[in-house]
Amino acid sequence: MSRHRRDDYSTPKAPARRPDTVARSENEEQLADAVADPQARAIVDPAAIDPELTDPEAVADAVAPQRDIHTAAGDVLLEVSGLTVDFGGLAALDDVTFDIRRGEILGLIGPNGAGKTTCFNAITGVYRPTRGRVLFDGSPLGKIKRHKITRLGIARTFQNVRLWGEMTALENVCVGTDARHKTSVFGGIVRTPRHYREERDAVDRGMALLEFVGIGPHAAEKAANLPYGDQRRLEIARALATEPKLLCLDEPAAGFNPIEKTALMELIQKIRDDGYTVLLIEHDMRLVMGVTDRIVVLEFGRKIAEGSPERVRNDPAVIAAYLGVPDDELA
Ligand SMILES: Nc1ncnc2c1ncn2[C@@H]1O[C@H](COP(=O)(O)OP(=O)(O)OP(=O)(O)O)[C@@H](O)[C@H]1O
Repeated sequence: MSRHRRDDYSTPKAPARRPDTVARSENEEQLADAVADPQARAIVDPAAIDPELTDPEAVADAVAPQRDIHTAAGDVLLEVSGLTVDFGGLAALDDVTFDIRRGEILGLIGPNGAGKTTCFNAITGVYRPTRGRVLFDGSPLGKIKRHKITRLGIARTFQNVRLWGEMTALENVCVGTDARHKTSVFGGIVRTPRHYREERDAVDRGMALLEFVGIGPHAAEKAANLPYGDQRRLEIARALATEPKLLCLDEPAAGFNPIEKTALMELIQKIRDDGYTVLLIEHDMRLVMGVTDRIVVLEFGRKIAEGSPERVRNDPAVIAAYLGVPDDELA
């Protein structure tokens, strides 16, 4: 079975047709009014902003038009080798080696304190590794600053939701698109045509992304007023707005009920099916086993197993590491 909905990776798709200029400016006015109204509640109709947003294919195209989807799935995208992170005398991560291939969902699991978040932080530039190397798309990440890592194509969400609560959902996502803007600081100050164009495109893409993650009708609501599950979806939309080649999700199902978890599994699969590569830290074993292609298991900072969900589930070292963990979490 193909991992990707599209099988024509060598042929770029034609850009989605735009509505005419008059309709577009009316739509933009409607959106501006909606976004400016702090009392607004679910009043944005995505189809009114852009009729193409009713078409899932068009939404998928609009979500990341710059994304490089022409490389065959299966090549190594991220290579972690001998990664070690010491905190004083403690090796939070000890000589860990694994890779992530394009188009796959890789799970990173392990008991509390195993080093999962430290690994994320070392990959995304929050921590400098003590030893070892991270190669992303052929480039070493060792001394690269965080915002440059985002520009290279790695985006992440956090264990605890981090949104701008006073900003609307759409504004939160538009901030994510800034990572891809080319306008200089000068261009932003004097508001060059390119600056206006990028702002307009950011709104279009922001709306498409909110639709993509399933919260389009809440575009004009303040992030802080969204239900928790929608806030988590919004975080994912904001990360996708940076057009990442690799999306790192840190415990995205934390605090979710079973129905929300199932919906999240579907969203993660949809993200992968659209051509993204996903690194997933998650404690919920049903979710991890149900959604990942491969799993890397850490314990006390070391890698103790790696393989398909089936293989990892039956690995004696993994079973031993999880001894004492309730059976339903390992189901
Ligand atoms: N900034 C830090 N300073 C000192 N020790 C740290 C720091 N960050 C993590 N640690 C320690 O490193 C070890 C690994 O922590 P980490 O948060 O990476 O584990 P984890 O697998 O993500 O755990 P959890 O599932 O509980 O989130 C733990 O012993 C933790 O206390």
